[in-house]
Amino acid sequence: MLNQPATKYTAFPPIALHDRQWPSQQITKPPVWLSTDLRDGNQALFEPMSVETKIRFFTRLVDIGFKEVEVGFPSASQTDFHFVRRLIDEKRIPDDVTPMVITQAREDLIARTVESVRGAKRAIVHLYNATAPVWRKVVFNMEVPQVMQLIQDRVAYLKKLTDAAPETEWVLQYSPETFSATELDVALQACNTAIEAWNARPGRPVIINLPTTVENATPNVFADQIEWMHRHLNQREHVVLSVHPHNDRGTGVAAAELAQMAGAQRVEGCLFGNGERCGNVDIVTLALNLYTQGVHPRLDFSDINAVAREVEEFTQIATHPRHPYAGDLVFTAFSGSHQDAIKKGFAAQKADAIWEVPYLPIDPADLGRTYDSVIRVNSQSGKGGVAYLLEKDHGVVLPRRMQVEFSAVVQRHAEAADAEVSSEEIWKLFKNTYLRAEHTELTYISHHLQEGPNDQQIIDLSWRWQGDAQTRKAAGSGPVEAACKALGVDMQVLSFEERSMGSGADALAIAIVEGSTSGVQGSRFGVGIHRNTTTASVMALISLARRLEVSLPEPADAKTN
Ligand SMILES: CC(=O)SCCNC(=O)CCNC(=O)[C@H](O)C(C)(C)COP(=O)(O)OP(=O)(O)OC[C@H]1O[C@@H](n2cnc3c(N)ncnc32)[C@H](O)[C@@H]1OP(=O)(O)O
Ligand SMILES: CC(C)C(=O)C(=O)O
Ligand SMILES: [Mg+2]
Repeated sequence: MLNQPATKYTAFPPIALHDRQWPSQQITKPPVWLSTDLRDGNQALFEPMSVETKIRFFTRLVDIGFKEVEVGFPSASQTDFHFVRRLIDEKRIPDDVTPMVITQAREDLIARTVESVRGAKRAIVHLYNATAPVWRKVVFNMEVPQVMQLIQDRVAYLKKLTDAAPETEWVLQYSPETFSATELDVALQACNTAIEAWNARPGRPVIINLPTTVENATPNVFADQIEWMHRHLNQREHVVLSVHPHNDRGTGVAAAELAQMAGAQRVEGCLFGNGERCGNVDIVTLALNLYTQGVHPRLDFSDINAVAREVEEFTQIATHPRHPYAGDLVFTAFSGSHQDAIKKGFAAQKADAIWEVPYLPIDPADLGRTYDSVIRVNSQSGKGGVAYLLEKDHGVVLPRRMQVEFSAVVQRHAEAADAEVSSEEIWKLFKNTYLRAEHTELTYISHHLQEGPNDQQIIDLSWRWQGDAQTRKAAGSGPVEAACKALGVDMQVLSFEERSMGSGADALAIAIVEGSTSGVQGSRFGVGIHRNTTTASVMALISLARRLEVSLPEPADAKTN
């Protein structure tokens, strides 16, 4: 039954490295980053990038802070060759940035590749050949000794060409392509052959780049492979140990991180994980993960949205809305308990303290993202999100029990609409629930207050009830009690609070009153908003009477117009 998915693949064998050290290591500094957006990323696009696009992308990569950029496969395409030449001839490469060009291990291609970077201050030539058994057998039809001979000959050829152009500082990068599927002793032999043929020594460093060309095991296996190579490579002190993870199993980031713990000093990848098949490792995620461990990545993603939009334009590939750090939805919370915790976290977070906001591993502001999109509301949301948006967008701070009451209103609306509810819609619902004035049975018209005997306040209150305007006078210890008596309703005021909405001359007062009436379980809330604080509180009382659906007595002593 070898055609069954559960039986047609073989498990990747574990690496015999019983004294492995990497599990207890920590990443304490950023690796050397190499962007291969313009090579591995580019070769994986429907439409490879034009020279102009590559120039814009290169400029962006330099701005982000990359010091090494794989600029192309110049022997494979005229576009790449011209692009590399333009970078050099037009002096677009800053002194502290090194271009890298890749080539197969073939003489004609190596010669053309060296030609492409002639005149550069410093250049890395990246030579590769696949070393895994299937490739040796199927692609090259070579035994191991022949593979070693190929490496020896082609590195020596590259050395000869580059020795003849001493105006450039040349660096060899050798990759045993398909490293992670190669027997470790064969991979080691291949790398040591390249190291020796290049004559690595002080001032003549070599980069040994170990790829998961196809990710085929759990990332701990890759870490074991890297630690093993790190321990066994010749001339280790003159070797920069690099990794180039792909993401076939979705663990490219984990593989790169564990590999650094195992001794890798350099990481190759693409922005937002573009690249062959499931992509190269995502350098944005790797870099920003470092921040959350207290390490500066030495790459600038402080305006992540701008970078994402530009890369989308260059690659014509959209960023997934849940892509770590950059996706549209990663700084949003829909579910109620998350919203509640985030709201409390923001309130408790001090500006210069260690970041401790629940559910948010990083401060959105560090990526140039704002809190605006942090909280969104749908039918899974609770009171926290609704309260947060009302406070943030309208300066309305709801008392806790009112948050429960109003979030039920929002939830009913979200369920009926079967959609997210915007902050604007929440505000409309709030006004409709508590402030609707135009089409209701009971509305405030005006009032007049005056001092009465014994510190009493006497109110002349006018309202409209079932279409008729009515006025009644009553006295109370304050305007709320006086207004309550004037209305003549069966209603107990349980709590009252007033705050200002906004500041300065335009500030409004918002009064929130909680009350109950016989026949209605629990309490309800009423709201009044007005420039005048007393008017706001009287309006809140009328709003409460409306919300409790109290019936007003026939006005025996009211003047009816
Ligand atoms: C994992 C990676 O991402 S590796 C980078 C892969 N990127 C690319 O291949 C993109 C650009 N490539 C190309 O345009 C072409 O493949 C070229 C120009 C490099 C070569 O083109 P061609 O000469 O037509 O060869 P072709 O594309 O068919 O490649 C297969 C040949 O290359 C050989 N080959 C493959 N890799 C290597 C290597 N690293 N070193 C030497 N030879 C190699 C194969 O054995 C095969 O040779 P054969 O025709 O004698 O059997
Ligand atoms: C050429 C190499 C490094 C490569 O891109 C890979 O193996 O994925
Ligand atoms: Mg690759």
